[in-house]
Amino acid sequence: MSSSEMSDCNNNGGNKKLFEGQALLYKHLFSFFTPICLKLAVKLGIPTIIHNHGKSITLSELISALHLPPSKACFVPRLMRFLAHNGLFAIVRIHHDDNGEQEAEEKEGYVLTSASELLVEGSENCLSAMVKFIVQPTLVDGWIRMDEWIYGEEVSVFGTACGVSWWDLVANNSEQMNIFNEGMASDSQMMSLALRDCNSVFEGIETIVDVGGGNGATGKIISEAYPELQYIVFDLPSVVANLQGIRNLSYVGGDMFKSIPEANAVLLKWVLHNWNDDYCKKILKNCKECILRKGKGGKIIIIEVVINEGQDKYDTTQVKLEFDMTMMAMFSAKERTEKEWKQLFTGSGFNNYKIFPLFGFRSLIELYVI
Ligand SMILES: C[S@@+](CC[C@H](N)C(=O)[O-])C[C@H]1O[C@@H](n2cnc3c(N)ncnc32)[C@H](O)[C@@H]1O
Ligand SMILES: C/C=C/c1ccc(O)c(OC)c1
Repeated sequence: MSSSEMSDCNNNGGNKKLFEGQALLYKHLFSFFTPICLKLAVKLGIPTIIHNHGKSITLSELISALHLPPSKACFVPRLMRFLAHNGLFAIVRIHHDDNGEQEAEEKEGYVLTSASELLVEGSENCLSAMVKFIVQPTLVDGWIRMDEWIYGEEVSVFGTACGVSWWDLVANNSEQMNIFNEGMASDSQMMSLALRDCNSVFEGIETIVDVGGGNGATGKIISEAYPELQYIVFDLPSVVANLQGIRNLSYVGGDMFKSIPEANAVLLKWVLHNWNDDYCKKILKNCKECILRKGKGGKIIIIEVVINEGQDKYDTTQVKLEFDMTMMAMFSAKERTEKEWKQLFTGSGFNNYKIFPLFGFRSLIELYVI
């Protein structure tokens, strides 16, 4: 039947809206397939294979590099089509002349995009550990319980799912601890290579304490770039227990809510967004005290999201709000707008701060202690 014969079915423009709504709804309902297929691609090593191939890779070249059973190899084109549709790989047309007398053949090849460039194993900016951390059953099992968490008193969805806070869960499960610390370290590695170039941030600082510095990914890079700097990585005893300092880098275990080793400067990267304002005030008070004990003033260097819906692009706001949902469900904590940061700082006894939008969706905030 031709479409013109269906005019009786086509006359109600209202259906257009109805079905657009349906498509939007289904798009969101299945949006979890993006991270799941992305993790599959990482597990298969596809970004690394494409990178090592050196030029665009055809599907048949990719399939032969993957060594999958034939009954599954046939699905690789559809996985790649889906990921390319989402900007995680790109398709280029390649011109093949190598079949001699026969007609030159046009083929498609896959290349990395700026997102999948970050998933090449062994490169200095590699976030594949973050993919393995975020897209894993323990976390997904937590997120999906937000509907139980919202009615209960638990701070974290992990309280609902596993009966503990996220930090307890990590402290008591060495496998989770490793997945988490490696994920965080991969982000820190990338951020620190950028931070290293900000000489003015470290100017005049003799001692810095990286509070919640994890396994020291930032510490290793910054302490090597600034050999005159004494760099202390401060984290929970369970995190730093087996870590050995070298040269100007040392590890100290403790609790930032109790006391922080004295220094001229404090680095707080991705720490304050894990805590609500009351906890943040305690952390900032202890940071201030740690700087004042050293004697001559200094600053707190904060690397965090600043939500700015009015000015940011859609995708930037999207990632900031996704982190906000994560912090809400994991810690009853939040990402903050500039107004909320300002309120937190003034409420903690600081009057002077400066925000530098240096690192994509995260900013560097300097909070001055005089
Ligand atoms: C989200 S991670 C950020 C790690 C690192 N700064 C980074 O950006 O990759 C937060 C860190 O805070 C640490 N932490 C949590 N509670 C703490 C406490 N009471 N005292 C010191 N560190 C703590 C965690 O162990 C974890 O390494
Ligand atoms: C999925 C979770 C990602 C994540 C990102 C930044 C953080 O500070 C964090 O704290 C536990 C978790």
